[in-house]
This record gives sequence, structure tokens and C-alpha cells, in this order.
Amino acid sequence: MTGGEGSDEAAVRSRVAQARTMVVKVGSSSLTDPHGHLDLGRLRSLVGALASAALDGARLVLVTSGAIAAGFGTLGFDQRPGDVATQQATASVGQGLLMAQYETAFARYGLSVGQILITARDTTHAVQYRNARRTLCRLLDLGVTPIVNENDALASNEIRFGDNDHLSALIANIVSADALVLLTDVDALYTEPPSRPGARRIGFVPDVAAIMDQVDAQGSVSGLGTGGMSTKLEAARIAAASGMPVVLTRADLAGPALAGDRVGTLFAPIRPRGSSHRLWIKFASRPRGGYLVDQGAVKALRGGRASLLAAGARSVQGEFSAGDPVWIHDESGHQVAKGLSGYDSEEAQDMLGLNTKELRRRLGAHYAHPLVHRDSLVLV
Ligand SMILES: Nc1ncnc2c1ncn2[C@@H]1O[C@H](COP(=O)(O)OP(=O)(O)O)[C@@H](O)[C@H]1O
Ligand SMILES: N[C@@H](CCC(=O)OP(=O)(O)O)C(=O)O
Repeated sequence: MTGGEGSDEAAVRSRVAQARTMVVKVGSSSLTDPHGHLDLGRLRSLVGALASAALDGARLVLVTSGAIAAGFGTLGFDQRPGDVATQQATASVGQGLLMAQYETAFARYGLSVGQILITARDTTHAVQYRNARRTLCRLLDLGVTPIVNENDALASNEIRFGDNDHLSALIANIVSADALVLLTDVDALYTEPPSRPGARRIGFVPDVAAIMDQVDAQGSVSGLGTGGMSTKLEAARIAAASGMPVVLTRADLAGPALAGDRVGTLFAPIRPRGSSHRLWIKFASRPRGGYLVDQGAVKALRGGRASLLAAGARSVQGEFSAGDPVWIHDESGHQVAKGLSGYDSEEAQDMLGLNTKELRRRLGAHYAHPLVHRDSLVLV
């Protein structure tokens, strides 16, 4: 396994210990009793650990599942509903109950909470993303702990996250967190599901990208959560590639995990921290179309810090508006980069293959700019 940006375990632990802004994600399996109902004792002890960190000066965002768990008993069901419409209705009932419990639990420590319900669309569109960032950051500045969940009642099936692991990594990007803490029902990542006899505990992962296919992360054993370990590994990959350390451990170890103590699995950052804007382009934006570019353009882009000029673009793929995220493909159709287009797909058609001088002469000065500016472009 190769070492990443911060491959020395002690150094990464100390980054967690010193982290000021942290996103903490807790899964359904850590908030429920054996029948799948919300377990208030577990919720309150989690809040105890979070409150203690917050009172010590940490700026925490809690990404919490549990709306369905909190709602299905009230509706008279004896288990989590299976169909999407009933799940959504149950989440709508349960989300209020869940929030009420968090509000009461945090209030015992004199702390306020604010609810943020988010859909995948809120993270894939630049304007909503900025809006979410502004609200979350303002809540943190006001000393409030934002409590985030997916807006299950409204999220449509095709675009929903479905599990909160991925969402928590994107929230960590949105608030430029210093660390991400994933709390679940196992103490650490294992080489395979821990119920299997040969499973070995992994304490430190210097490079999450390198470990992804070495670990067997089959779906949830508890049947209460949705993502299992594979969505947690994916969340850890996004966070590590965004330059932040990740701790994965059991929810009752939240206190030591937030303090940077030696618990759970620690994932080292694999890159220096990027700007929130570029991280959004890389991990959250969903392009609807793109540009196919020639070899010269690919070379320039891969060389680093180059913009995509119209001269190197061969064709426009799909329909998009100026400002939309787009893929940049090479001539064999491989993804090279992602970025925000400076032009509508229709305008861009007339610009293909033209150099800056020709663009200015034929189409006017407004067109003498890159198709995708380097500040809004990330290699993939
Ligand atoms: N390689 C692995 N290491 C650790 N846990 C694993 C692994 N593969 C699968 N799991 C299972 O993943 C489960 C946690 O995922 P999930 O139930 O979705 O939790 P949550 O509700 O916290 O999101 C654990 O109960 C564990 O049994
Ligand atoms: N958003 C849903 C939770 C989805 C879910 O189960 O997520 P997780 O437990 O984190 O795998 C809820 O609040 O019930």
C-alpha cells in the first residue's frame, strides 16, 4: 500500500485531534434497538459526546439517519417499510420525531440545533450548493449544530443518495471540514465482514484508493442501515481525496474518535486540501454533456493548469447551458476532466476548432475565451 499525503499515523491522528470543524455521520444501525426502532439511550449518549466536543470549541455538523426508524413504530408498522412511497411517508413522520429528540438532548447542554434536509440535487447544482454552504457556515458561526439528513420525503428514486455516507462526505466538502467521522455499529474496518472468522481489523489506511479492492465490504449485516461498508469506503475515498482525515468507528466511541484518540480505522488524506469550488466540480457535479477534444488539448490539460480552448475541441456532446458542469473526453471517449462550460452547447458548436484570433474575428470578442476555464476544471 502506498502512502498518501499524510501517511504517518501519528501525524494524521494529531490532525484529527486539532480539527476544529468536523462532520460526524451516524447511521441507522447505531441509533436503533434490535427491532429497528429509535433507541433514545443511544441517541442521548451520542449527543453527550458531541456536546462535550462542541463545548470544547469544536464546530460540528451531524449527518444523521434514523427518520424511518423513528417513524415506522408510530405508524403502526412492525418493521421498516419496503416500498419507496411508504418509506418516504414514514421518513416524513419520523424526521420530526428524530429532530425533537435531538433538540431535547442538545438543549440539556445549553446547545441549539438547526435542521437541514438535503437532496442530491442540492449538491449537484452550483447555486443550491453555494446556498447550502452559506446556511451551514452561518449556523456554525452562530454556535448552532446543524443536523443534516437526506430529504427522504421528497427525494425521487433516480437521484437520491439512499445512504447518508456519500452525503456526509459532500457535506464535509461543503463546510470545508478538517475531518470526517463515520460512526456505525462496528468498531473498525475489517478485511471482510467482521462476522466472518478470518476477518482482520484494519487500524490505519494510508491510501484508501489502494485499499478499495483489497477489502470485502459486502452490504449491511444488521439490515438496518442501507449502505454497508462499501458506501463508507466510498465516503472515505471522497474525503481523503479532498484532503481530510477520516475516522470510522462504533458510535459509542464517538468521544475518543472526536478527540483524535487511537480508536477505529483512520484514513489518511491522500491529497492536499482543495478549494470547495473545485471539490464540488470533482465529486458532486453531474454533467449533462461535454466536449470531445483532440490529443493536443488532452496533453495541455494533463500538463496541469491549462484551460480548454475551442481550438482543441472536436465536438459538443449533449445539451447544456453556460455554467453547467461538462465532461471533457478524449478522442476514444475516455474521461479526461470535468469542468464548468463557459458557453451553451449551441454557442460552442460554432466555436469548435477556432483559435482565439479567429473567434474574435468571426464571432466577436465575447467568444474569445476558453470553453472551460482552468479555475473551473479538474482532471479525473
Ligand atoms: N469489511 C467490513 N468491515 C467492517 N464492517 C463490514 C465490512 N463489510 C461489511 N460490514 C458491515 O457493515 C455494517 C455497517 O453498515 P450499515 O449497517 O449500513 O451501517 P450504518 O447504519 O452505520 O450506515 C456493519 O454492521 C458490518 O457488519
Ligand atoms: N435517510 C434515511 C437513512 C438512510 C440510511 O439508512 O442510511 P445509513 O443508516 O446511514 O446507511 C433515514 O433517515 O431513515
